[in-house]
Amino acid sequence: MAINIHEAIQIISSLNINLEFEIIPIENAVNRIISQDIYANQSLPKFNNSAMDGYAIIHKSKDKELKIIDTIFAGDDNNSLLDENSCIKIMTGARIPSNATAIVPKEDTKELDNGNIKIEKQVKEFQHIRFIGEDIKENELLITKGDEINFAKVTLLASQGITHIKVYKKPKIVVFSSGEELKLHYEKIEPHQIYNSNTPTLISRAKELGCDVNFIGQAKDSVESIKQLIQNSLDANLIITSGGVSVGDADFTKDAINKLNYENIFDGIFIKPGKPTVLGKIDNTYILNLPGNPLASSLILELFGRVLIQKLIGSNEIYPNYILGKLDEELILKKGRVTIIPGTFNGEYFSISKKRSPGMVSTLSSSNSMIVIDEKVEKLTKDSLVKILPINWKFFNKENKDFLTHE
Ligand SMILES: Nc1nc2c(c(=O)[nH]1)N[C@H]1C(S)=C(S)[C@@H](COP(=O)(O)OP(=O)(O)OC[C@H]3O[C@@H](n4cnc5c(N)ncnc54)[C@H](O)[C@@H]3O)O[C@H]1N2
Ligand code: MOO
Repeated sequence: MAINIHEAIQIISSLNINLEFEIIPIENAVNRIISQDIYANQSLPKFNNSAMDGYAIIHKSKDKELKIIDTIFAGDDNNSLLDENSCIKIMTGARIPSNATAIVPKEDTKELDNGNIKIEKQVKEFQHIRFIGEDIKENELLITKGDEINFAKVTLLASQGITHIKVYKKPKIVVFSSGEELKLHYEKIEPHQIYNSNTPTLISRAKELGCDVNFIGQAKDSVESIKQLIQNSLDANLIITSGGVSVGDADFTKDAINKLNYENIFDGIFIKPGKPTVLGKIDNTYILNLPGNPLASSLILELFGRVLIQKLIGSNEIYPNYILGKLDEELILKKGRVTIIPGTFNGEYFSISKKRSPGMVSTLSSSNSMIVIDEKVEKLTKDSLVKILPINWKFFNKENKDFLTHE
């Protein structure tokens, strides 16, 4: 029985998945999902320190002629104290004297002939002091289990002297296609045959999404061949196949999985394209059968497969998020079915892809996002606000846009 889109996301997001972890150096952890909470073992700044090269003073002495009694460099363990007539020369990052209540930048002072200094600008109490813990407080939660490690999380880890962290093991994904008409891109092709573009697509995308991916060959259109491939892949967390799931005479995937210890999770989603999408489980391996139509299979992977992959990589962010943008033209839809529409978002407008028949291969190479329209909607006018799901973008642009002026 086919289910609706909300049920599909609900079912996938509540799957109970056992994840394994490994311990790796932080240098190798970018794009991995951390499997532990990280608390600060020390405050940052670690001690009150100077934000400027200049002089540490007691604020109420700001109008006096001050004698330089010492110099403190960053890294010094200097315990000198100030009195009302003195200042201490200090460098950026150096620990300030414990009774200093302001730092005066060097350029705001004048050095007198007798070697003393006079302050020539206004001084606010506590100016240019970086206080202990104002950045990070000891014992504060810095990184949460399930967060993705990126350069900024590496900053946090390195700043705490953490060398290794626990991350979830990358999920093992196996990809194969069925369909006798399909040949791999490095194979000789006959006029009646086409290249298998889905398998390399799914392999690349699953890799981009943080999985360890294996290609295990191409099944012949026979129940036995598909069954064999699946049986050989049951050490994987997820098998992704495409094709062979609808009702054609040569669609054998369903028969093959039914011969194994197959537990159906859902069989079809009320969505266009991609209705014949099947999710099930054989032992501990999930099996996602995507439609053979290339655009349909990629869009379904983006909308539903990614929720499953986010779960398998151990992320605590599993639901699709969106960006609001305006539609650049009117959109007329068939009422009664949820529709995925690929297109391009330029930062302001979403342009619907003109080529969006489910069997096309060219669409996503010139799209960067998609919108999903509810079954009740028949028409969206130009400039309607739509919720845009990014597919893959770094969000740079060919044109140099003005990002300074705001309204
Ligand atoms: N009578 C019906 N026919 C179809 C229905 C239906 O409900 N009733 N559904 C249609 C829809 S929707 C889709 S989607 C497709 C799904 O079919 P399959 O998933 O079984 O896929 P195939 O029949 O094997 O192939 C469909 C199409 O995609 C091309 N294809 C398949 N695999 C690849 C690949 N690896 N690389 C590139 N292209 C691939 C294949 O050549 C076909 O053109 O069924 C409709 N029919
Ligand atoms: O739903 Mo099929 O996936 O239209 O092409």
